Amino acid sequence: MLELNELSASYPEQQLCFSLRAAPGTITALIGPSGAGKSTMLAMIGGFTGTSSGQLLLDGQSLRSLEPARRPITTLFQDNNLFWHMTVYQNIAIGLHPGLKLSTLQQQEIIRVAEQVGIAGLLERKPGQLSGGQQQRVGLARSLARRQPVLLLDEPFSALDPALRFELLELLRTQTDKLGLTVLLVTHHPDEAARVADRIAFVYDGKIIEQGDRELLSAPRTSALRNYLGR
Ligand SMILES: Nc1ncnc2c1ncn2[C@@H]1O[C@H](COP(=O)(O)OP(=O)(O)OP(=O)(O)O)[C@@H](O)[C@H]1O
Repeated sequence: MLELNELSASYPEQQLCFSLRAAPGTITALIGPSGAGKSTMLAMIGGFTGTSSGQLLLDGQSLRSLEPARRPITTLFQDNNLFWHMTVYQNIAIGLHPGLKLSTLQQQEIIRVAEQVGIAGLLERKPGQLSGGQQQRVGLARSLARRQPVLLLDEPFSALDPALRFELLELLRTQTDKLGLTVLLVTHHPDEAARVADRIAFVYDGKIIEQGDRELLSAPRTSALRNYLGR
């Protein structure tokens, strides 16, 4: 279980304070207006931005004092950070070892993950020879190959056509179930949240002001969420 208990950060213009529980095998969609704090929340969990108080626990263990690289967490952004001079295989491998020195087991893992995300035939290509959707598959493959229990996704598929976006979200859903991942997904598309998420958290002015299952979208309790949804 991933737990945020009043995990806080403060900036001159904005106070952020988040409380959330997310179970393994679930996708929690983070929705909310621009500037509400969704990306900063992921950065606080990943350790890329400092926190001032509160708890961040995974299965009861505190992560707050750990360096980002030591946290059992993988983050995937819209800009998927692929290296253009490397092959797809190497781009996935670098998620496992920065020097690309892999054990036989890890090499097999790359093939397995590439098969799962439908890029097994592309391993020798370079990202410049791939479509946008294929590039995002490589980013997802790298994230999955790292085999960390927590996966943070900051709008990774939002630049893609709807059909492709939903295909990758379905893939994410399958892998979340199969690997028991705890996934937090920032999205600007409530329809994405409705389609793949188990839980939805509405972030507003640095806090989660409503959370629940998908019903939240059909029965918003606050006027802020109603306004956000355009109701
Ligand atoms: N490093 C920082 N320095 C100063 N203020 C910051 C910093 N990081 C975040 N903030 C504050 O937190 C607010 C939330 O920004 P954030 O990018 O997390 O929102 P968001 O909900 O992800 O928005 P969007 O949907 O547009 O990406 C910002 O408006 C800013 O005031």
